[in-house]
Amino acid sequence: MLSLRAVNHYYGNQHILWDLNLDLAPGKCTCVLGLPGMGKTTLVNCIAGFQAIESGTMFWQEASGPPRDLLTLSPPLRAAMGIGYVPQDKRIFSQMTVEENLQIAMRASHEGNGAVGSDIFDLMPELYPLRQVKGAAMSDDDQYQLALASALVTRPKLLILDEPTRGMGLGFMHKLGECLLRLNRELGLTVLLAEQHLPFIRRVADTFCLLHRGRNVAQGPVNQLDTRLLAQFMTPDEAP
Ligand SMILES: Nc1ncnc2c1ncn2[C@@H]1O[C@H](COP(=O)(O)OP(=O)(O)OP(=O)(O)O)[C@@H](O)[C@H]1O
Repeated sequence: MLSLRAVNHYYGNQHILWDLNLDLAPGKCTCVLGLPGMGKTTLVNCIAGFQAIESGTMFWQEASGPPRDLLTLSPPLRAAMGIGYVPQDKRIFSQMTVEENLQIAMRASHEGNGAVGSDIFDLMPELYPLRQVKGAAMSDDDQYQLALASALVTRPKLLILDEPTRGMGLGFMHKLGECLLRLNRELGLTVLLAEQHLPFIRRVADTFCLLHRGRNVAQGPVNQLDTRLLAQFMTPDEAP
């Protein structure tokens, strides 16, 4: 569905992503993991189009069509093509209600007639009683659910989540895990997760891509994330 080859990214003269290759298979959940500062957010921002890459290629391909060069598309065009993104800072309209937020997301993506489908509330029932509540008045957990719902009402083909569990409690992680498993395994949505919470990764991801100082140092099925790799690259004091 998405193929990155030899992607390099710089902030000024600081080389952040180094010759990065990544393949996302349709219907699978892939986790980009790594310690803080290793380049996870930069990578997902490059895919969503919010950061430009210095060199490399990014191609999008659906079963029914020819490959499309993502680098020629702006962030709104990438979103319209099917890339849904929930960044770390959530980006909801805090002075608008849940329903207004969802309607704006749908209109921006030209999806439907502005009526929020019941499937969103079926997936996230806790949002239903909050339909008339403003974003600012909601808990962090509910704000995240709203940001996720705003991405889902656009009917993405690829859903990208940047560190959804950061600062969240176990109850939230459990709920989000259930929701992602349903989206991915029951509804076939392709998911790209930038994350570092290992129990969450093991629960929801099929494959991993381990970043260390902007390089992809290991990848494979999530059950190959073994103690050697974790000791080498996920232990702050021991990472080389
Ligand atoms: N806007 C920026 N300008 C300059 N350097 C940046 C900028 N954003 C990130 N960096 C640097 O790029 C590197 C990768 O950061 P990035 O946020 O992509 O890592 P991360 O793995 O997502 O970390 P975290 O888990 O803390 O979010 C870090 O060294 C960071 O300091």
